[in-house]
Amino acid sequence: MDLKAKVRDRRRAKAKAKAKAKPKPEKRRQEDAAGKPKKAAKRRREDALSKPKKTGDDEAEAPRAGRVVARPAWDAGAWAPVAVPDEFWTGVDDAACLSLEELPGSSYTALRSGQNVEETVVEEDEEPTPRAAMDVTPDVGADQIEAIRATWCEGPLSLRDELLASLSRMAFATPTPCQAACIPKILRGKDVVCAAQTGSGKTLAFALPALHDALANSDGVRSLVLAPTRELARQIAQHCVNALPRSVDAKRLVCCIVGGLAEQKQERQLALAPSIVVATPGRARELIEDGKASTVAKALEERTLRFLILDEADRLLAPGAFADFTLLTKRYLVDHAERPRKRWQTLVFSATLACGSTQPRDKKRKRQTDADPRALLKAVEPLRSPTRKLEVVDLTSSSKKEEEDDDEEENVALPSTLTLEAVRVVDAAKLATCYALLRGGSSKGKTVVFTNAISSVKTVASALQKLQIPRVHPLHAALQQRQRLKALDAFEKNDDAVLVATDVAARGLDVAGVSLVIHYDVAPTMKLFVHRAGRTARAGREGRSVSLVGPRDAARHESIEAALGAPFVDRKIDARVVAEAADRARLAKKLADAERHAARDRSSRDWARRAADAADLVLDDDAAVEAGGSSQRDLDAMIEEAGASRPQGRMAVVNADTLRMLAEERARGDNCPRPRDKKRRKKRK
Ligand SMILES: Nc1ncnc2c1ncn2[C@@H]1O[C@H](COP(=O)(O)OP(=O)(O)OP(=O)(O)O)[C@@H](O)[C@H]1O
Repeated sequence: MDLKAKVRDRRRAKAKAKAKAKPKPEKRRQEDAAGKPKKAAKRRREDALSKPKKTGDDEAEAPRAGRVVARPAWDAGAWAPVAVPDEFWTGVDDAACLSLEELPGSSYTALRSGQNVEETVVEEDEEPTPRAAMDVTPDVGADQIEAIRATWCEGPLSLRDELLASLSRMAFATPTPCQAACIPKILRGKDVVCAAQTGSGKTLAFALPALHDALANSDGVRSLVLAPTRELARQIAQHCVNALPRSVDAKRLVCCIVGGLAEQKQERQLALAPSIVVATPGRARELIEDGKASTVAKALEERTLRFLILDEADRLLAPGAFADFTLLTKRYLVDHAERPRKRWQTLVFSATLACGSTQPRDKKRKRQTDADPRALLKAVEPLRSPTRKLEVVDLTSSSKKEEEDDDEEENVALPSTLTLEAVRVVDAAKLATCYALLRGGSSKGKTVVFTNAISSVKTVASALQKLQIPRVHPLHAALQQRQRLKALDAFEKNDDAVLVATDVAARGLDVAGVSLVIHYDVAPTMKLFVHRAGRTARAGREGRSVSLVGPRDAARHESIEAALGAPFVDRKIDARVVAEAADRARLAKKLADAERHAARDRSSRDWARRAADAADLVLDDDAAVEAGGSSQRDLDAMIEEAGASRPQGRMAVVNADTLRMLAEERARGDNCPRPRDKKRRKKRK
């Protein structure tokens, strides 16, 4: 029997055991009371296997093996399986009990209330084995290790040989200034707040000490790294893995937990207490609070964590930006009476972090604003141990100027190899100018085009594709995680690829070979401009940033220019090239807009159908047209009717709004009276 078959058998046995042991979900218990649980389960299973159902995924019109549609949020616990291969049902006596994660290599669509349809990829995975203490032989010769030690290490404070060997293998002969400044301080046990320009190697500045610690200790989670985006978290984990010796099983040491990917694999990895956990705040909080990341919770609660690391810290710490981060902080990262004092080192990194004093610069200004950089330093304080010394490493170019210039809001850093250019355009000519820049061929390599809105990403990417620019990939937060990863992969693999993105790609993304950044829309803030532009000119390489400044962007552009104190070179694009492209660009944009609107209408209709299907209702298209503007009273009546008649069978509803309301109503729970009911009850009293 091959390994796959063995794994499948084991999973089936597990599923069987789980199905027997699992407490019955709410719905099943109700059916039990009615005395016909088996019948209901059988019917569900038969329905699932015989009826073709839509999955919510455009490419999957017909039911496919391994695809499962979830019940809407109000039908808690009842996952409705669709066309799952027969073999998975063997020995499982109730379809509703089969956990989705029992289907490796498949994907499912979770239908949430509202229009949020999120796809989660369940990855194929081997059974992990527990982590043992590391005994690793460096993979390069002793003389190479000594050469690296001489440039990377200060006196007796040395990174482990295995890591020095990896640095030699990666040809990182000398540390970057940021690494040279931070690593010895971290090895000495200091807290570090570091501001250094984009592409200056901040990731390894914190990752190497964390790996140094991980290779020496095998007792639980030692480092928790938090990053604001999923892509960045994955990249940090990848940088850690790259810096490990090849002989080490990196999966046992480094674990990445981010949303949009299957929880089960992440849970299994976390159960092994990997040394370094890289996470986005949302998934970290979710798993910790659900008790699925007990190893992380333990390290936080018992204060055995060695490093708490915040990358792109100004984003994480910005007030109100990450509710999950704030909740994590309140619950686990600050001291409470019943919890011992924290012992970890707090490491805080960003390219746009101000490191001045925490006193208000302007005495007249009483309240510190969100933009005030010293508020961020203050925000770090509760995360630190009061007894540990804080070292501030500020390598930003404007830090020296700061004392002279009181109006300067933040410290920023631009690589010296970055050329800043601006092209003045009218809004109608932006696409043609962008096209001319991409076609101009003056810069070989990859290009990132930044816009300020998801809708613009969709339009610009689609229009550029229609204009025959090869390998254009859109990236924004409304894409499913699988599509986001696919877009990034394709962008990384092709030397001349174009990524059209929102700010989801602005921070931290390190893709080799990006030679041009086009600001299709001027960034809303100077900080964001710095992060966007920083996707090029990384690690000492040359790069260009070109801002397309329309009349509406002019004021913002000028304030960015003033804040940076770095004059942009005014660039002229050959008017003939733009004029030639203008007509085609206009047409391409019109087409792209029309397609986008059509897709939106289609998806709204599809959503209504899926929701109706999942709720066991029939969507009446004709009625939907007629009842476009149903009154609140009509809708309420329909919801009441739907609630009452749902168990008996199917009914007609009029439009997507009704369904949406119905979804909200159900999500609030059957026992929760609606405001109207409350009023009535009050009147009766
Ligand atoms: N010592 C080194 N020598 C040469 N290259 C290095 C060195 N350290 C890191 N790099 C490379 O530099 C690139 C940028 O590093 P990294 O992504 O850590 O930058 P960063 O400062 O975090 O940037 P950002 O602020 O945009 O997040 C990476 O490709 C990394 O492999």
